[in-house]
Amino acid sequence: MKFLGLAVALAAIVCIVAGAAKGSVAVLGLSVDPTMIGVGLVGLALALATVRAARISTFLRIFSKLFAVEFTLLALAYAAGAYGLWPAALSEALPPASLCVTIAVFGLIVYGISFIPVIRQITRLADLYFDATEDIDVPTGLFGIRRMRERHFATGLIMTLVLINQLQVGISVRLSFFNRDWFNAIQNKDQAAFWSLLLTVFLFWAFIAIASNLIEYFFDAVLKINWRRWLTARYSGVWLNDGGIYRMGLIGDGADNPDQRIAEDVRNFILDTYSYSITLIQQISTLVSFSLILWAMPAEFVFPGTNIVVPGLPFWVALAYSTFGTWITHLIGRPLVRLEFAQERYEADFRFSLARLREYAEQVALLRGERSELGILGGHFRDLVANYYRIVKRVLKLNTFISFYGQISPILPYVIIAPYYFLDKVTLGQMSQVAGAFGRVEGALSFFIDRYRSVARYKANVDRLQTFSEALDKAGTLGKTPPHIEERHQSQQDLTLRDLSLRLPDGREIVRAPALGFKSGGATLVTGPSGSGKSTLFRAIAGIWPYGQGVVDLPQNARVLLLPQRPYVPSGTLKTAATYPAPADTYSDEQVREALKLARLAPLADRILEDENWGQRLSGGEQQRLAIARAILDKPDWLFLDEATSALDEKLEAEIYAMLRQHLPATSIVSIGHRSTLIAMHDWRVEMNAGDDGVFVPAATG
Ligand SMILES: Nc1ncnc2c1ncn2[C@@H]1O[C@H](COP(=O)(O)OP(=O)(O)OP(=O)(O)O)[C@@H](O)[C@H]1O
Repeated sequence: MKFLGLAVALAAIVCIVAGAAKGSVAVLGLSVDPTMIGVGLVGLALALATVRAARISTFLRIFSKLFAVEFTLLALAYAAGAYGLWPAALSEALPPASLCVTIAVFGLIVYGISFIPVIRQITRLADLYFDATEDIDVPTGLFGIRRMRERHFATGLIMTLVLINQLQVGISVRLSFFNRDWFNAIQNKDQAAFWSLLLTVFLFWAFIAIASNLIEYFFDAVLKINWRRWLTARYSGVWLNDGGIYRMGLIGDGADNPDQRIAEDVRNFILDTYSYSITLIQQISTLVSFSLILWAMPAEFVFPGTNIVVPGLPFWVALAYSTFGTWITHLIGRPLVRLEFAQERYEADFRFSLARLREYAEQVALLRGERSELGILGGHFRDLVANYYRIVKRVLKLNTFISFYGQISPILPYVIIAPYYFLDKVTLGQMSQVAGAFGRVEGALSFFIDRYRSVARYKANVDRLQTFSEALDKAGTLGKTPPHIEERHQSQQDLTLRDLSLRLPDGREIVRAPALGFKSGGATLVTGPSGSGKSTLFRAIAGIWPYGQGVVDLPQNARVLLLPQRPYVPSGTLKTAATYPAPADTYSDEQVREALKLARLAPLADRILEDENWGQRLSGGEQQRLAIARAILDKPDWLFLDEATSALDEKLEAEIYAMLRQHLPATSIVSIGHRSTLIAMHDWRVEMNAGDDGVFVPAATG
């Protein structure tokens, strides 16, 4: 950035020197060009901002760099024009001072907003992508597939889009001059100029405008979908990494509804960030460029009824008119920010109650709770509708104003300029150009009004993603930094716990195991009162419980499988469900059929290739036996059964245990269960005993 800052400073100094030498206004004995010196001074400010921009966010720095390069080139070209070095053939393309100033002001704005807390919050999220170091393959058409860093690809797209947007503003400025000349030709009844302007200037620029629109649409779509792909992959990757999905559930607050955050919030964040950055720049460019056109109108406007000349009268009128419009819009529209925010919440409540209902469909149907649920849903929807009407009422007021404002806008410039036109001080072309510029200014303003309304939604979205990002980071480190529960693989047969202390998320200790061993080659039954921490102990052994400290010594290369009370049944074929998490093709159909038969699910053995909602179709007991079939296929070294046969009758449970011990002779089994009949099926017992301090201590018993 230092080098860029230096380049900007040099270009600015060239302008100042040229302005001091080449002007026509006498100041302190020198004939200077104040506009040129002005460009130079703004450039110096930009140079400073560019150097300092090394410390701002990556996302904003892209814009900073672009504006610095643009200013340098434009200012040098502008100065070359002053020195007569600009080729006469390209005189039309000589950048005006207004363009240099606009670009410099953008650079300053980018630097300035980088200090605003909410912008920092947004750019922290955006930077995730614009700092991405992965490589991707980019199809480049003629040049084949190119491998490049994701962040370079993203930066390139952003820069291209900003350039296209600027080009589009440039085209509309150019067309506004065409408009002026064309109307002048009409006024002068100059037929040749009329046709020549239409067929050369208009056709050329209109074609470029159309092409740029199409290219913009394509790049815009590519940027948004790639950004979304990357952010979705990152969030779901961290979420589904090494127990993260479980730890996220333990964190609470910022981690709720990951589905909504990964699917909706990511998409909306990208769409809104795009429109609050690139589209906003385009609209501000339009506003500034056309305001400057109004300012530079080469006509002497005198204050009505006097001889006092008002420089840039149309500009002042547009400024006053726009300020008035924005201020009134702000006054009327302010409550909309709160209302839109509330609407988001009502929508989320409604969606959440629907999703919950789907989850508990069976329980609700069994309890005949449909009417009550309808009442609850209706209540949520009534809130949503009531707030919606409040928004409608407010928008009606706002629209009333905007409509009047919008109707007056096209007429006002004519009303202002007409007296001067009748006095022959301006041409018809100039009047038409002023009117066009007014329209542009007004169009940009309505964009701001629109953005203003959705700013609350955007902010809520950014907050949600930020808390989600933080929760993901927290879940990533939870239980990974000392003091923590450490898993070690030792050259021993038994599974032992050393100095293990398990805690709840609030820090309360619930289980303490100074030294406990689970013997290999047989079956151990863990018993104890409900809530004594048996499942938590299993989670710690499986390596997903993050609260506490101590060591779990696992035999070398031991494979551990833990079956909970409620098994997870993924969607897809029954074979997929039986082999989960291994891919279905890990085992042959015959192996899966055999495992199902052993797990006492013979009637399902012929349906393994059927695709059904098996999680809903199978009874609780069948689902538990499906999980047992998984164990038969997987043949783990250690099998932990956390009430994994609780839904079976005692006879079937005994058959399953006998089958497991017969077919998995090398597997050591550890079970949690409450039934006394289980004792006979195990070799050893571990009992959870409550200590004096209420902490449970597992200990081997007879
Ligand atoms: N994520 C959690 N947040 C807070 N408390 C938890 C959490 N998970 C478990 N607990 C608490 O830890 C204690 C032990 O729970 P755990 O499920 O390990 O007991 P258990 O002995 O397996 O019980 P049961 O025999 O009823 O299945 C309970 O009081 C439970 O409420």
